[in-house]
Amino acid sequence: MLIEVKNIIDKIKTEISSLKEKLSYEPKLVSLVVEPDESTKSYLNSQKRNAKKYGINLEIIESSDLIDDLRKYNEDDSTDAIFVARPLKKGFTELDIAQYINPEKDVEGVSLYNIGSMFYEKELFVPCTADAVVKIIEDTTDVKGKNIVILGRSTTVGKPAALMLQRHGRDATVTVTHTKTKNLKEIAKSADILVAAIGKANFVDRTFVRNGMIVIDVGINVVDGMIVGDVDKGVSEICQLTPVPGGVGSVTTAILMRNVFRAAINKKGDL
Ligand SMILES: NC(=O)C1=CN([C@@H]2O[C@H](COP(=O)(O)OP(=O)(O)OC[C@H]3O[C@@H](n4cnc5c(N)ncnc54)[C@H](OP(=O)(O)O)[C@@H]3O)[C@@H](O)[C@H]2O)C=CC1
Ligand SMILES: Nc1nc(=O)c2c([nH]1)NC[C@@H]1CN(c3ccc(C(=O)N[C@@H](CCC(=O)O)C(=O)O)cc3)C=[N+]21
Repeated sequence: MLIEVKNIIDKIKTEISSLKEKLSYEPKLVSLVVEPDESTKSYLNSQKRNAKKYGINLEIIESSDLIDDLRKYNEDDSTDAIFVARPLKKGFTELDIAQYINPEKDVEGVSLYNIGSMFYEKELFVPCTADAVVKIIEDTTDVKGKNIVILGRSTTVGKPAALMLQRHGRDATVTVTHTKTKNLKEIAKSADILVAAIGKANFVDRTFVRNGMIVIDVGINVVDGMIVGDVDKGVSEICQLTPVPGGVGSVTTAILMRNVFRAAINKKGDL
């Protein structure tokens, strides 16, 4: 069966409407793009559609000098929020972004300040996809004490999701796996909840799961022009599975939009 994310998105929409009432202008989001791959283009499509829907002034900029652009938009008072799309060009690392981006405009929660706050269980801005994964799991089941296996340890998804799920008050037991993990299928099968964030189309099939598991498919892979997840759709015959598209991706974008309003209001000191 497929996990419905509509009520999560409706909750975020309601939050955005109340935030909007505190703003007298369209907040501005600058999305810096370096080396867009298909999944990045899919995200930018989603950002364009949602920015129009929610009333955000979105500027997508091909960045030739990322650090220069970060400095420029950090200081530009008309810019409320900054997003830097991955993948990055050779020579730039995620640590560069973490160090240079203004934490108050860092609506993806990737800055040293926001990541550090999350580490100490104070979630200001957190990576939107990890936030989406947590929200979907919390909406689907009680997290406390559950065994959660995460496939992938990226800074955007795997690592922050693991930290957030084991936070006091959520209290999951989290196993993070990667390319060097041995017996991956056995570990995956031992989970109550499996999060797939590896970037390999249909990689997770029924040999990775047991009846009744909750499977969160973060994957956004473009195969023959179609968006497919990291999890084979056949898994939904025996598990609860988030759809791709229409699952984690759509919640991620809604959260990013909400964070833009939060950043603009923070700037005014109203939050
Ligand atoms: N829906 C959404 O909102 C979002 C979707 N995505 C999608 O999620 C997927 C993952 O993205 P992202 O986290 O940025 O990816 P990265 O490429 O940054 O990380 C992939 C992770 O998966 C691990 N991995 C790769 N292959 C295997 C394997 N065979 N077995 C176990 N682990 C493996 C890697 O391990 P190692 O560290 O050892 O290399 C790495 O940790 C992509 O499809 C991306 O498009 C990303 C962001 C948001
Ligand atoms: N710094 C950074 N953070 C990211 O979170 C990030 C990134 N870089 N680079 C690219 C990947 C990919 N990604 C997607 C998120 C949502 C959709 C999304 O909303 N997809 C819609 C369909 C969108 C469409 O119609 O094309 C859906 O799944 O329903 C897609 C892709 C975020 N990424």
